[in-house]
Amino acid sequence: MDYIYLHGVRAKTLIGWYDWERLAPQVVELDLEIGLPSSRAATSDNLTDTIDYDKVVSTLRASMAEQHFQLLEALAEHIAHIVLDGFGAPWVKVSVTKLGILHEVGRVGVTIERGSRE
Ligand SMILES: Nc1nc2c(c(=O)[nH]1)N=C([C@H](O)[C@@H](O)CO)CN2
Repeated sequence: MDYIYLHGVRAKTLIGWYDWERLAPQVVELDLEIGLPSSRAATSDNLTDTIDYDKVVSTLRASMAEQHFQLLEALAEHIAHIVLDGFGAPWVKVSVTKLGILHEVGRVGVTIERGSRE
């Protein structure tokens, strides 16, 4: 399987378990590995034969600006469904990171994998 990856994607969203986290959007960082439905683009050299990572980023940012979740797990699940159902990827690995949310902890986050690599 061929993959595209997106590392260090910053996006704003309302996210958090606590009331104070729902007052204003936070910046979270996304890392994605996306399995491609075919390797056609490697030989065709045509963007329409692959998943356009530019569109993935803009779609995710637009959706995250409208949605709100309590847990990073639920946000990661939402992102995975957009990539699988909206872009036809067979497999995706999604990491969502909060930056500087805990005292003396640089980064906290979750990673999920959805779909099949078969
Ligand atoms: N497994 C998780 N643990 C926690 C989460 C989360 O999303 N997943 N979130 C919080 C709070 O929102 C935190 O970011 C601020 O204290 C706590 N634990």
